Amino acid sequence: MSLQDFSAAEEQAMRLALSEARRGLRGANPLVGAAILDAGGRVIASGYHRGAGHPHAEVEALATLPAGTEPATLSGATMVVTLEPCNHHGRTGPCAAAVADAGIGTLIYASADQTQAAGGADFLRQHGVRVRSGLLGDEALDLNQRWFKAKAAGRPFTTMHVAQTLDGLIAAADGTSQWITSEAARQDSHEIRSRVDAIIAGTGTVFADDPRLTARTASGEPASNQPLRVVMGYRDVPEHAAVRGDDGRFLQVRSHEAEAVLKSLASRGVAHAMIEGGATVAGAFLQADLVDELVLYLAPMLLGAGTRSTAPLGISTLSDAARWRWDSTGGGHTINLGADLRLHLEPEPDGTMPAVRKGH
Ligand SMILES: NC(=O)C1=CN([C@@H]2O[C@H](COP(=O)(O)OP(=O)(O)OC[C@H]3O[C@@H](n4cnc5c(N)ncnc54)[C@H](OP(=O)(O)O)[C@@H]3O)[C@@H](O)[C@H]2O)C=CC1
Ligand SMILES: Nc1c(N[C@@H]2O[C@H](COP(=O)(O)O)[C@@H](O)[C@H]2O)[nH]c(=O)[nH]c1=O
Repeated sequence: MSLQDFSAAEEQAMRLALSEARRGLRGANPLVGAAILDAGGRVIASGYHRGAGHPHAEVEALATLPAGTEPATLSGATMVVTLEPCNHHGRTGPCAAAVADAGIGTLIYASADQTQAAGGADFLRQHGVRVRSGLLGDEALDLNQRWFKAKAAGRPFTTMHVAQTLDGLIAAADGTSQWITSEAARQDSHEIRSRVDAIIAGTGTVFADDPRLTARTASGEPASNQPLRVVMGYRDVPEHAAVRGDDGRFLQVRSHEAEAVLKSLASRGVAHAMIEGGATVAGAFLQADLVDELVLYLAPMLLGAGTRSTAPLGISTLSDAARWRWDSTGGGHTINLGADLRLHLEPEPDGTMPAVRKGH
């Protein structure tokens, strides 16, 4: 379907749904937003998916309907959603059923769900809901381009964390690195740690820093969700290393291949992994184009010499530069955190996005 197949009100509502989606946090789940229009084309509700484990956008939008909305209003209403409603029981129930049960008359989705959660459109049609698709489909695919790519490869979505100086260094010449970034920035890193399923560091970082790699609250207490602590490299992680912990959530992957590490994590059910570093490990993931999201903390500090944030990437000329773009989702592309800036980016699309599957 083309834009002409949709009303101006429907298009406007889908733009609202896309901006709602951008409020969410990237990770195990795609960013999704939804809005509900009454029969007159006025937006009466909207919502977005906050991230894995939270209600889906459709359910959030239904929850914001004005109290006492009549069933007759919903049968004449249209829900627009940026992704085909899911049809499976994941961490939450199927959205297709929630939409049908609510009595929504028409549903328009932007991009098709190509995962195991697909089938929502067919379910809705079977339950008497009119379904159309493709409205702003390219924008919706673009919003989750890296998530779709990770899903298609059967690997976890990855977030790379870097805490660096103005001159791009993550440790001083003598190896000291604690701390480059401020308390506020480090607390933000701990918030990411608490949301991911796994955190990956190299043996070099283990030997240099003896890190714990746990997620901790501002008061230093363990966060309620702890990632699997993954060390990548061949050298034995010492018995007394802090990263081993005593909760059994430690894994060493004896490999230098970023893809092999992610495959091994996927087989353990890891859907979102954070790449902590150091420079060698960061380089391995970047060179293999296996970083979906970059969170870069920039401290107003110069060292001049030390460890660069990434090992060489095999790029020798400017035209081969890896291109990134600012990511304004999840709070924005630039945030002040204490004395530091937090920059949020994602790789430029490589032009191999799947085409939008059109509706029937
Ligand atoms: N500021 C920040 O954000 C951070 C800073 N750091 C700093 O980074 C420094 C450590 O960086 P670095 O020395 O690069 O260590 P890394 O943590 O990247 O580990 C590198 C080691 O891991 C193994 N390894 C894993 N993957 C590969 C690969 N693809 N190619 C080659 N070797 C691989 C090798 O050891 P093996 O022989 O065992 O296989 C290698 O020596 C420390 O000073 C630390 O403080 C670290 C993390 C974050
Ligand atoms: N130096 C540096 C970071 N370094 C990272 O933090 C690890 C220590 O983790 P933990 O032992 O759990 O506190 C260390 O090994 C390295 O991976 N992180 C940051 O947010 N800012 C910083 O300035």
